[in-house]
Amino acid sequence: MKTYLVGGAVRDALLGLPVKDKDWVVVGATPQQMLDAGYQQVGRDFPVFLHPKTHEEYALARTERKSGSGYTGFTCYAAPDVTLEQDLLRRDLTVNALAQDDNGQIIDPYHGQQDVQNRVLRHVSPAFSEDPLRVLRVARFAARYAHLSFRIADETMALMRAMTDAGELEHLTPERVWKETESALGTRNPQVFFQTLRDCGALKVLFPEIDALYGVPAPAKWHPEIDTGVHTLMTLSMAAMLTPAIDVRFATLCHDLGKALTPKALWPRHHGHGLAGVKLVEELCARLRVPNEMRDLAKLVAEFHDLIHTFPLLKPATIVTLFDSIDAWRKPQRVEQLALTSEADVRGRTGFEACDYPQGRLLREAWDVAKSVPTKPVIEAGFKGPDVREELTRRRVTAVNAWKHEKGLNCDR
Ligand SMILES: Nc1ccn([C@@H]2O[C@H](COP(=O)(O)OP(=O)(O)OP(=O)(O)O)[C@@H](O)[C@H]2O)c(=O)n1
Repeated sequence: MKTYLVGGAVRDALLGLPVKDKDWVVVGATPQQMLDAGYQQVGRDFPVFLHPKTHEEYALARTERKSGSGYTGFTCYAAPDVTLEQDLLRRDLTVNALAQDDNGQIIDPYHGQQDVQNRVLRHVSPAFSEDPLRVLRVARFAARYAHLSFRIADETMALMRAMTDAGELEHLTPERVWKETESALGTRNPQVFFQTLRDCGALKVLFPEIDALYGVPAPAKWHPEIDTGVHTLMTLSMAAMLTPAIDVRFATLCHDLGKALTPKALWPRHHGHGLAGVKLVEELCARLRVPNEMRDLAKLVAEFHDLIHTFPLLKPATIVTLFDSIDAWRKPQRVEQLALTSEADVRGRTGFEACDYPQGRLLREAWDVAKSVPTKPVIEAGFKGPDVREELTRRRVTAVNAWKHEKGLNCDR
């Protein structure tokens, strides 16, 4: 029996990146030998074991062949005669098909080291196309390593396109699509994930609401990049620079979905696109089973991002109503989330990347003012039931009004 470190741990060590999880492959062993050595079996579909002490994953070397349609139709063969090379051959990318033995020696039958060096994501063999999830995985790796100048090999991109054209992505479950998407949203350059999906045709299948934004123009004066699809990925890129928060990044991605619904005759203007987009956000989130908190933020951002751009002009009553609408009293984090998404929207435009976003600061300041209005004196003054809320609102409006005057902000609108 021989064990080798495989997959991401070898790849990331070669890239000089921190290694998170260690996966091992075991050659020449039977499940019984593993159990006798104290390993605990966890794999249902194929033999994977947890090390008794480190709890790292040890998988018996195996081959896999697709036996049916969809993600589950695999026949897996794991036996002591499966070689390391055979196990590595079934893997997705050459950079993931590297193994390392106990002496630190790298086993590299598919030239993964060369691809690490040349920053290329390349599939190992035609068996790549047996697993449609790999289209998303490659897009995710492209996003994760974009800052290291990785690119996708032309032949791999062609294969991803062919898999998409053959309808393979329709077999993916929403959970798998969302899991890859969520983890892509957490990378340094999440826009590369969606751009890659667009490049191979997968965006139209998995995120038709985002794909529909391409070819939709916005006024050149405000959007020198013009195309709403391009703008959307620019805002996502900006959001990723502003915050690591995945919910904010996702909401930013969805903020302009409504622009795809504007009748062509009204282009390049998109009056009312915010509210129109809420339904599309809902549809996308229902299809991919996006967690409720994330969905709700994305809906609010779609609805209110334009209002926040006009923040200095808002009446105090409108500002307090905004805090009511986003339920900031119970979910105060939403104020910061909205400030960030709106900033990403404004700075996610060609030529506006470095601009200031005072509206975000004013939103935060106004919130501090409104939330500082105490409830106790309202109760002590004898207000009861729904009147408490009404009086609180009145006092909050008064406080925000005073703050606006102090700031010298126009209070006429
Ligand atoms: N659809 C998949 C999933 C996984 N793998 C292989 O299984 C290894 C482990 O998969 P996983 O843990 O998902 O990814 P890592 O490459 O380890 O990357 P990460 O750092 O994201 O965990 C991969 O390197 C790859 O060799 C594959 O070929 N095809």
